[in-house]
Amino acid sequence: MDIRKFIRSFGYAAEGLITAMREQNIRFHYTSAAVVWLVGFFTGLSVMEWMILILVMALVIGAELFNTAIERVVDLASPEIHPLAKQAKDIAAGAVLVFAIASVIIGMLIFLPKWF
Ligand SMILES: Nc1ncnc2c1ncn2[C@@H]1O[C@H](COP(=O)(O)OP(=O)(O)OP(=O)(O)O)[C@@H](O)[C@H]1O
Repeated sequence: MDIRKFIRSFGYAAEGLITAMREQNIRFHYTSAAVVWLVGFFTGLSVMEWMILILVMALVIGAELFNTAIERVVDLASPEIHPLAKQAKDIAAGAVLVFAIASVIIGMLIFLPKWF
């Protein structure tokens, strides 16, 4: 196994995360995740609840990163307006929405009984 190549690919992945930070939606998800961490810290959560929250946040951010990657590829492949380009972008955005809605519901199920 080529360790240097392996470490280099981590660098490329980090570069991707930094590049994606230019997207307003990604910044929104990063900020939301930070807020949830803070609220979770002050609310007091069990290990299982933390595990669920971390998984949910990673899924939403991961989905948004895939969405951003798909947007880039579509822009590259179809800089002109095309119905398939629209479908690809809107479906990818829809996938993020599904994860985001699920994450809000899971967050409410975890936090609301502790607050009220
Ligand atoms: N090449 C294209 N052909 C057809 N529709 C497109 C194309 N690019 C974007 N759209 C559509 O235009 C609408 C608005 O897109 P939006 O403002 O989010 O821009 P974007 O290119 O998708 O994203 P971003 O601004 O983050 O690059 C969406 O429904 C999107 O699918």
